[in-house]
Amino acid sequence: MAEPPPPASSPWSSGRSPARSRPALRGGAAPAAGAPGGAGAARGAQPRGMEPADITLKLLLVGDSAVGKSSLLRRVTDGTFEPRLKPTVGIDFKVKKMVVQGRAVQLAIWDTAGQERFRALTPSYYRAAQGVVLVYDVTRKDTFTGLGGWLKELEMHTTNSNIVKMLVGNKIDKPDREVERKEGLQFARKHSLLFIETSAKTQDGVQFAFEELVIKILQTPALGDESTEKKGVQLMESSAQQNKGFCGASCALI
Ligand SMILES: Nc1nc2c(ncn2[C@@H]2O[C@H](COP(=O)(O)OP(=O)(O)OP(=O)(O)O)[C@@H](O)[C@H]2O)c(=O)[nH]1
Repeated sequence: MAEPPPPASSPWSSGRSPARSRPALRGGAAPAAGAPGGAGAARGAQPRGMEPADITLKLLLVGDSAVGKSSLLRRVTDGTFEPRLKPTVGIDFKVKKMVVQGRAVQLAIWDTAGQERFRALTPSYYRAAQGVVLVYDVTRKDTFTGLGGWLKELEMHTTNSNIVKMLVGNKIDKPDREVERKEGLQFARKHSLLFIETSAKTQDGVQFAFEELVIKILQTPALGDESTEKKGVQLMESSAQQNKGFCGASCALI
C-alpha cells in the first residue's frame, strides 16, 4: 500500500530512508535540521483506517562506530537484523510510528555515522531533537570510555536544554562482555541518563528502550508541548504494543 501523502512542509515526508551507502550530506550542504536530505515524498492514496499522529518527535542515535546504532534503528523500525551491516555514511533516517500511552506518536529517528571522518556532518542534526540515544558496545570498553566525549558534543550542539538522553549498552547477546551492567548504570546515574541494555540481534530491550524514551519525552513539558502540533502525518501501524511490559534483566531505567 502506498505511503500516505505528507504535508508539503513536513520533514517526515516519506518515512523512507536515504540509501544507506549514499552520503546524505556533501560539501557542507546540510539540509535543515529535521529535514532528511533528499528524502522524496511518496505520494499516494490515503490508506483506510489510519489515524493522524498527535505528536512528532525527533530522536538521534549517536555513539562510536560499529556499536550497533543502525542495527538498533533497523530492529525498531523494520524488525530486522543484518549480521554484516556496512558503516553508515553521513546520516541515515527512518520513521517509526507507535502508540504510547494511548497517544499516536511518529518518531523521526536519525542515525549518525560513528566514524570520525563523518563527525563534522552531524552537529546540525542535533538541532531541535527531543531525545538522544547514546549507544556503546558492551563488548568494547573503548566505546564506553568514549561516552564522555559524546556527552560533550551533545551539550555543545543540542538546542533543547530539556532533551531526554538515554544510554544504551548494546550487544548483550555476545559472550565477550567488557563493560558490566553496573558500570553502565553508574555512568547513567552520574549523568542523569535513562539506561538500558539491549541486543539488536535478539531484540532484547530494543522496543522497550524507544518506548521509555518517548514516555519520558512526553512527561517533559517543554518537549511534549512543542512537539504536540498535529502535522498531518498519518499512521499505518501501531507497534508499541509489542513487547509491552518488557523489563527483563537488561532493563534498568533511572
Ligand atoms: N551480536 C550482535 N551484533 C550486533 C548487534 N548490533 C549490531 N551488531 C553488529 O555490529 C556491526 C556494526 O553494527 P552497526 O549497526 O552498523 O553499527 P553502527 O553503530 O551503526 O556503526 P557506524 O555506522 O559505523 O556508526 C554489524 O555487523 C552488526 O550486525 C547486537 O546487538 N549483537
